[in-house]
Amino acid sequence: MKVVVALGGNALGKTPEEQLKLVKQTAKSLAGLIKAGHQVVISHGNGPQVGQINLGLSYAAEHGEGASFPFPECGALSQGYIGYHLQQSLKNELPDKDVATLITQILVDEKDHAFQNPTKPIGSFYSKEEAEKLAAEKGVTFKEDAGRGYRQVIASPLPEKIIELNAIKTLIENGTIVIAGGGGGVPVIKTESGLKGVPAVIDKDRSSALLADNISADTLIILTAVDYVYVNYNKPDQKTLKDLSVSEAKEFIAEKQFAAGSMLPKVEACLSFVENHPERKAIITSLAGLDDALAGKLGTVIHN
Ligand SMILES: Nc1ncnc2c1ncn2[C@@H]1O[C@H](COP(=O)(O)OP(=O)(O)O)[C@@H](O)[C@H]1O
Ligand SMILES: NC(=O)OP(=O)(O)O
Repeated sequence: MKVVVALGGNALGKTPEEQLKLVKQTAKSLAGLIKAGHQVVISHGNGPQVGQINLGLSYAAEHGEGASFPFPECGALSQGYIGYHLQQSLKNELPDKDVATLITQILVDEKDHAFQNPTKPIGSFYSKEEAEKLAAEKGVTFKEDAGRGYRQVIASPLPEKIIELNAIKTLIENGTIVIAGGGGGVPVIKTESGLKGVPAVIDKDRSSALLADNISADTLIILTAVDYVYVNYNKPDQKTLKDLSVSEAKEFIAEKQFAAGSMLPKVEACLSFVENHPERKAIITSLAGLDDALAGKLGTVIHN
């Protein structure tokens, strides 16, 4: 089996210590997959992390410590930070294997309407009052995020092409465990003078689905902070979705059952991967639930 496993940014905790602990746990499950002979490519989100990096470096710049960093550079920094934890944890589990994190750029369309409609939550969660204060101070937009509080939102254009795809394929073919597409990839556009980073954060679930399709994977696994996808989420009549066909998922999307900016892009990414591909499947579950999901005991399975 060739699998792309995407670790969610919010699911990676709030501090380097917490993130490393969570990554170590997940690395054990990923190592089990690899030891069983499956080819595994890993990607990850960066919402909280890229926001923290950008805010921290902006604060430093405001206090005379260097210059503030644009979002493409913050995205690249997050790929190194999270990639380092994944690379080290997997190497500790699989000392005889080569593990490599690839700084990944992903082409987007500069005319994407996403640049006029910021939807991607980044950074920490704030109260409504805190968000309104920060929005006024910094001139940025905040939106409510899946009932968890308010977060800054940034443009999230659709991923069109993975610039380093051939390098990823070469590493896979050589038996290297690849960490790629981190944070959805650094968003770049084509200009007359070449590639250029743009201030955006691509949704890693959509990038992971593109990567899975590009490398002809048969399974896409999206790991987040919930064991299943639900309808009537967080309501008294919440219902667990264990098995979802494309048509059923589209009906629930039409009913707005999945929060925009959080679960909706996950379900849409899975649909883009499995639709018209009966040989493929996608699973959405929690980081801690990976082993049980692989055993068919947990997680929402999405199929054509
Ligand atoms: N219908 C739903 N079913 C399950 N979770 C949902 C649903 N709608 C919103 N969510 C929220 O979406 C979150 C996953 O989105 P997000 O935090 O952006 O993912 P990531 O782990 O990739 O950062 C879940 O942890 C949950 O809080
Ligand atoms: N870039 C991205 O999708 O990050 P999250 O998984 O944290 O949303």
